[in-house]
Amino acid sequence: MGQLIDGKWDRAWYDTSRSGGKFERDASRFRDWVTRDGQPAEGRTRGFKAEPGRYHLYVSLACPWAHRTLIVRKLKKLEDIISVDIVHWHMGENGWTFLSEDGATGDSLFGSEFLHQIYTRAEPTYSGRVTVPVLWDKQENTIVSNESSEIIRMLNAAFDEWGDASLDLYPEALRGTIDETNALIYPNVNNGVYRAGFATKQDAYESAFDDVFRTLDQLEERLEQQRYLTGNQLTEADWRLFTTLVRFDPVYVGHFKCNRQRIADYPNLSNYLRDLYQVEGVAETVDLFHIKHHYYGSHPTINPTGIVPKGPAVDYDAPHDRARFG
Ligand SMILES: N[C@@H](CCC(=O)N[C@@H](CS)C(=O)NCC(=O)O)C(=O)O
Repeated sequence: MGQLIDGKWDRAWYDTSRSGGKFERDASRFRDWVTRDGQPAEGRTRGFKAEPGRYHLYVSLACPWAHRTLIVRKLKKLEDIISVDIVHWHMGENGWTFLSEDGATGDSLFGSEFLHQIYTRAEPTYSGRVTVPVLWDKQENTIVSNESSEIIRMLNAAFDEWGDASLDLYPEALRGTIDETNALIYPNVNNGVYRAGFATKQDAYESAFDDVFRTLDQLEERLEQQRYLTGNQLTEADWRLFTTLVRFDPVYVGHFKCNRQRIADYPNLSNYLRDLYQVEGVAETVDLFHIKHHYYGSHPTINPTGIVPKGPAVDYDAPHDRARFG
């Protein structure tokens, strides 16, 4: 763990000393948009035109935020249009690395050793965290975006000339409900598990823990009435929840101490999780080896021995009961 300060790598764990033991996630810094016509997105000055072969994703298979982008790339059938490199699961004192073992690909564009070199290639004096996912522009040699919630919107809309235009994960009619759902789930669940796991004071942990389970309880109720979060159509809100749910029992219950109950103990959420997992193409994006080894192996303040638990046994391929909604 560490970050870049004026383009130099600095090895330091998250500093929670100024926030009463609370983990506070920094906002992503690269916020440009790829658009169909190359016009800058609203409020931006630089434009990036959607073109096949021009863009590249750097992801970790362990990371729930990066995982969103892999799922949308897969569902929108953009695998031949947008290339991908996978970092190594271990995030140590140099941050994410391109060690090409265990299914990690290395950096196919530049042969870099570390992800932070991609950041300084884009901005030599960059200061901030070096996170995945990264959407890289091979033409302008720069980072377009390192914000997953925005990258998935670009993949959903900008590349329809080549991808599956019939699938819209952010349909006009549902935008209000999707935004509201995301606004509930992001702080309380997606980031809630991190706030619990990275807290360094008891009260910070407990308040995050309560947020996680209060919200999961609400979602469990919502999924009693309908197949997906916003009704009977799968949207980005579902995929954003999915990447947290699929990691929950294998990692967040133990490593992040979110152990009031498992997803397996929620009838609707667990069936819903399997329903989503079984959507064609999605299982291939889920790598429980990278997921478990990354978390348990990369956070020495939480798990100093780095031992990776053997369990639990999860079978996301088991039948689900969600087809009852039609
Ligand atoms: N808001 C970002 C968050 C990305 C993020 O925090 N990724 C984690 C991996 S799960 C990371 O790379 N962390 C490295 C660090 O914080 O140093 C997004 O959604 O894209």
